[in-house]
Amino acid sequence: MTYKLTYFNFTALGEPIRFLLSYLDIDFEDNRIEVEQWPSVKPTIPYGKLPLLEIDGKVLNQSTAICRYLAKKANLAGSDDFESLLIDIAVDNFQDFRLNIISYWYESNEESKAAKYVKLVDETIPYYMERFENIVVENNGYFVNGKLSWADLFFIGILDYLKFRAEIDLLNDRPNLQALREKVLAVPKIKSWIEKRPSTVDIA
Ligand SMILES: N[C@@H](CCC(=O)N[C@@H](CS)C(=O)NCC(=O)O)C(=O)O
Repeated sequence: MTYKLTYFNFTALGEPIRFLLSYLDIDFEDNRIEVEQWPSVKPTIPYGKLPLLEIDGKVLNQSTAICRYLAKKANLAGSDDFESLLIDIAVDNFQDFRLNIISYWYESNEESKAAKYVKLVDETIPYYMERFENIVVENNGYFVNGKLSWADLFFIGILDYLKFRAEIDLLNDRPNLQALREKVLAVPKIKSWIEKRPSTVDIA
């Protein structure tokens, strides 16, 4: 089977997919679109947004659904329906958190952007990060049921980009999330991906 991932030259929503493909030891084409190319590419793709994964030429969008599909192949999607539900909930919470940060970043009115940043740093980030830290404490060092799942790979995959956009260290004073990050980055297939992935502005 052939796998082609198309995303921007960032980690962000592309990285959880790259982590999962690497974890599965799947050889994939890592197609990176530069910002200048984007206006001409956007009208050619199904819903005008990236990432896209092409499997044997079949064009697939929506990063969460793609990750869930790959996670099932990797046995990282929960051992029963309830565990899968807990993983899905964790990932949707990460997506809500991401959207808060993105909403600040894409605000075009400078005054509103400054106000959004204050709220983001003083309220939203502590609100979410405290909860994420506590969930990892309650679940013995992982997001769900004390074992590695795609929720862990998803969170650590998007973390650098969120930190880059929020311009603060999200893991400061979050020792359990820091430990989770170390564990995920030490997974051999993830480690070798990190060693060979291209350097981009969000991880430089
Ligand atoms: N729900 C979609 C969201 C995709 C999304 O928002 N992609 C952004 C980049 S992270 C994008 O393509 N933005 C460019 C645009 O909308 O023109 C997913 O999870 O894949």
